[in-house]
Amino acid sequence: MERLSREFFMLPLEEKERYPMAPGGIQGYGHAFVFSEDQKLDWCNMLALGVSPAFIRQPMLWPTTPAAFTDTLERYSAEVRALCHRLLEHIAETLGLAPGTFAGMFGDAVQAVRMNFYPPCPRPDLVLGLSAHSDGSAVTVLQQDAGRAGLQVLRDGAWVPVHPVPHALVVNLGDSLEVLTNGRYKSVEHRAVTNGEQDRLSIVTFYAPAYDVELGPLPELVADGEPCRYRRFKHGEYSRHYVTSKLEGKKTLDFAKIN
Ligand SMILES: O=C(O)CCC(=O)C(=O)O
Ligand SMILES: [Fe+2]
Repeated sequence: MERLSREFFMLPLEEKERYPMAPGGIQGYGHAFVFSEDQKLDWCNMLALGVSPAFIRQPMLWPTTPAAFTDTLERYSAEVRALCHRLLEHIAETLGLAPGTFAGMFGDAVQAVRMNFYPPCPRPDLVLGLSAHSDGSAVTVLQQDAGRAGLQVLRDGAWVPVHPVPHALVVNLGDSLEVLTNGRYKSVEHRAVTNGEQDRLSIVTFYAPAYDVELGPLPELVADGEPCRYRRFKHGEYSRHYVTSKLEGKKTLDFAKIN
């Protein structure tokens, strides 16, 4: 998948623009989270694709070159989906819940993939690869080039690099899981920095409940006397809010917070 994604990004621009991300759109090749003419853009080209359920797919945006791209993405996504299931089972267990709790409530879960390609940047001090944000997903599975650092997570107020480990995946928790667990698990704030010499590729799968699933803290996870920290809303509402907001740390989660 990594090789084919790189091959895609190496295609001439005209070729990649056959799969354009529409202004305000979230799928296709281009720049997501662009809301104004004078906004400073992140130093990143993206190919974002809805994978499942079938109705979120936009087959016209799935590249036909390289030829093996679609089949490989299909197989890759099936494996990552199985991994997300397993992760959520284990996460449920850590919370004292039955392993199938999340699978049961997520319905026909939403799975989307984003390939981020960061070209070498002449002034890494001036621009970010991807601005600080948390993912809206429940869990995110991220694959990055061996030897090419760029991802950083915010821990205790400081940015900590996540060094790529060969053949290892990074798992990030997203906002949906923070809401469902009433904040016992926190979504991680992260960003990508640019690099003066090397380009970098990341392949990121977002796994989240179906859009019509109502999110809110699971009653089992709100202890007696503990405040309910997030309100109830449909995941689709949050998703719309998320994709129409600037990437600005964990600000999008204010949508859900009860103050
Ligand atoms: O490139 C990275 O490591 C970060 C990507 C990311 O956070 C995202 O696509 O949501
Ligand atoms: Fe992210």
